[in-house]
This record gives sequence, C-alpha cells and structure tokens, in this order.
Amino acid sequence: MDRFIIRGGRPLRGEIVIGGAKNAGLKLMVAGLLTAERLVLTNVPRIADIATMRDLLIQHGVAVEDVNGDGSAYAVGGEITSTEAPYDIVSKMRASILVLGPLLARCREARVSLPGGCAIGTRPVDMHLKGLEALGAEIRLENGYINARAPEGLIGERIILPFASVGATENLLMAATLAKGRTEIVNAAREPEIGDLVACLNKMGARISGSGSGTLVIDGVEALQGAEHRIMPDRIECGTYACAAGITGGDVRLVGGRLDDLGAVVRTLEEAGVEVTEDEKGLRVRRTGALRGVDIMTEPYPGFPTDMQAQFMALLSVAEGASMVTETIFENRFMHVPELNRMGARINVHGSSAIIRGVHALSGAPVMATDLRASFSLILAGLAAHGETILSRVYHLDRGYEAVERKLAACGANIERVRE
Ligand SMILES: CC(=O)N[C@H]1[C@@H](OP(=O)(O)OP(=O)(O)OC[C@H]2O[C@@H](n3ccc(=O)[nH]c3=O)[C@H](O)[C@@H]2O)O[C@H](CO)[C@@H](O)[C@@H]1O
Ligand SMILES: C=C(OP(=O)(O)O)C(=O)O
Repeated sequence: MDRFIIRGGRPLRGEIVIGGAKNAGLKLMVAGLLTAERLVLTNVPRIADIATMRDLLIQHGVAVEDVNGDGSAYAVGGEITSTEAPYDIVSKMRASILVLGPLLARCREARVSLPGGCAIGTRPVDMHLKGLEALGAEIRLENGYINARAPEGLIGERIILPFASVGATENLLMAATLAKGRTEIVNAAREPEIGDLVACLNKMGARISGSGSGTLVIDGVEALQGAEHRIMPDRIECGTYACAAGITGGDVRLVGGRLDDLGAVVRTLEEAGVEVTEDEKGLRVRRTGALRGVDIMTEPYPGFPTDMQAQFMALLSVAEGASMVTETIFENRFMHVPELNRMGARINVHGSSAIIRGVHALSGAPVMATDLRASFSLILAGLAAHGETILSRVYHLDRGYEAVERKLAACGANIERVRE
C-alpha cells in the first residue's frame, strides 16, 4: 500500500491542469451500454474508478477501446453478452449500480449486486429501485443481488423523487431514454455532471429536456446511436486545488476550471479570504491576507457540495475564529476529524455538525485516509503543517484524483509517494 510523505510550509505557486470529472466520466461510460454503436469519450481522467468501470463494462461483454493508448479517450460499445454486475466489482465502486437502468432498458433484464454501505454512510438504493418499478420493472432482492426484469420493455411514467438523489436521477434518466412513451423525473438532481450526461445522451439521439431545472422530461426512442463527447472538467478536483492554494497562502492557476460549476464553493472561499478570478484559461486562486472562519452546510447542487466538505474542514482549521460545518447529505462524513485533530486542529463534532476553532498552525503527523475526500483534506493539512506528515492508505485517493503528487510538486509542494 502506497504512502505519501508531505513536508509542509510552502505556499503553492504555479499551474495545475484540471482533468475530466470522475462523477461525469463514470456515468458517461455507462451510457455506452445504451447503444450497440461506438460512444467515444475524451478528456477521460486516469483514475482507479475509471479502470474499475472499464472492467465492469468488459464483464458485460462490450468493447472498451483505449483510443490513444494512454487512457485519455475510450470508445465504448457493442453487444451485451452478460447482464450480471458481480459483487467483486460493485463492492469496489458504488457507481456500478448505474448499470442497472441501462441494462434493463436495453436487455430487459439485469442482475446487479447490491452495493452496500461505505465509510461515509449506509447509502441505500431504494429510490433507484422504486423508480425502475414505476417504469414497469419487476425487482426481487435475493442473495445480495438485485434481480430485475422488464419482459415487455420499460414504460414511461411520472416519478417524483423524495430527495434529489444524483445516482437515482442518473439511473432513471438513462433507463427512460429507451422506455416507451414519456417519463418525467420530478425533483431530479441538478448537479452539473447530470447536465453533462444529458448533453451526451441527446447527442446519441435521446430526447431529454429540462436539464438543470429539477424536472427532466424524457421521450423514449427505439434505439440510441454512437456519438463523441468531451467529459466536463472536474469541479471537485478544481475546488480541492483551490483549497490547496488557500491553505498554503499561495497563488495558483487552475487551467480548465469553470466558475459557473463551482458557485457555492467560490462564494465560501471568498468569504474565507481566498480570492478567485476567472479568465479565458481557467481560474486564478490566491490568498493575500489571513483566512477567516465561515459556516457551511452541505446541500444538493446548487448548494455547497458534500464532496468539498472535508477539504474545507482542513482550510478552516487554520482560519481566524470559529466555523461551523453541517453535513446534511451523508450521515458519517466526519471521519477526517480525528485525523485532523491529531495534527493539532481543534474540531468537535455534535451530531451532523462540527465546530472548528481555528489554530495558528498544524503539526505534521502520521495519519490514515478513510475515504477519497477525507484523504485530500489530510494532504491539505500536511501542506500547511510544520514538519512531516505521512499519509497511509493512499488507494482511496487514487480512486478519484489523477497524479496528485505531480500536480502539487509542480507548484512547489514537497510531496513524495513511497511505493510499497
Ligand atoms: C459517483 C458519484 O457521482 N458520486 C456522487 C453522488 O453519489 P450518489 O449518487 O450515491 O449520491 P446520492 O445523491 O444518491 O445520495 C445522497 C443521499 O441520498 C441517500 N439515498 C440515495 C439514493 C437512494 O436510493 N436512497 C437514499 O437514501 C444517500 O444514502 C445519501 O445520503 O452524489 C453524491 C452527492 O452529491 C456525491 O457525494 C458523490 O460523490
Ligand atoms: C463520495 C464520492 O464518490 P462515490 O460516490 O464514488 O463514493 C466522491 O466522489 O466524493
């Protein structure tokens, strides 16, 4: 298991190129299951989750061609020879559940392992299943698997989601593209990654309107065609490196970053004393004065994203004054707190809220990553801390961030990966 060794105290200065979005790329690869033709995706991030999704699609029998031979573009497509998503792949990556809707829509059957919980919460999939049942699927849970069939094909329906779930919206959206008639998804999630998926599906011949509005209307078609699509930039990677510039008192250009996708994150950075400006290349993030405490509550988009909560917790640990961070999306997303406290942070958790009392400085320590974003919050703390931080269980980070050590070192960070 690899480790990172970080020696803190250097302000980051330079350029970081933002890669394609993990949370868009994974669903766009799944969209390849909806057509027998080639779906070509470019700006693919080179991360472990994409490799896992590639394994899953290959298990379904479709071809996944590495177009440039370097993992930056994939062509997905072909006949589906297996409708089973096995436990060993689904348990590695929860986004695997998204094959359920497309397999049902195209093959009229699917057998997908139940994903189970993960470090940040129990994460049930009841809304995915109820929505597919509303579209006419018969669903049985047996031996840890979801057995789903729709012998006559799926039929459009009006579905009201009790909560704007990202995954449920995406699963139902993809299933509905090949259903008979009109489907309406009310209280649909509005995350920009869903907008990217809709744009790609429409290029493939789907008939979807209402993107970004909270109600998606899908008129089913007989078949989808091939297309080419560039994956949107990763707004969470961008926000994460913006925090790196902020916590180290640096000045960093985030090439390809987009202000529009970052809304609440940029407003919070500015409130905390970090300046963000946009030009034709991307974003410039710099801090000239002290960091100030702010209050944050995570919410579905356009609110403050839960996937940025851990990184802000590191930033606010060294801000002047107190901050309160309330997590409303996942019930167990404070696993980074005890690790940050080991580095000298003063954070108390009360239920779904954390009170952070800013300290002057953090001190390096051996720490352990528990999930993807928690891992990066510890890197951020390490970049700002005095002395050496050793971060173990780096595989969590490799799921979703490409070339972390290269991108940070190019801006002057002292960070090294020790391979074991
Ligand atoms: C691969 C991917 O894109 N992952 C993102 C996606 O996860 P994911 O799609 O899993 O997140 P959801 O929006 O579905 O989940 C939000 C909340 O709803 C609950 N829920 C969800 C579905 C369901 O059927 N029943 C239910 O109770 C979940 O347990 C969670 O507490 O959106 C999250 C919220 O922005 C992000 O943190 C994840 O990074
Ligand atoms: C929670 C995340 O991802 P996943 O849904 O794949 O676990 C994330 O990207 O922060």
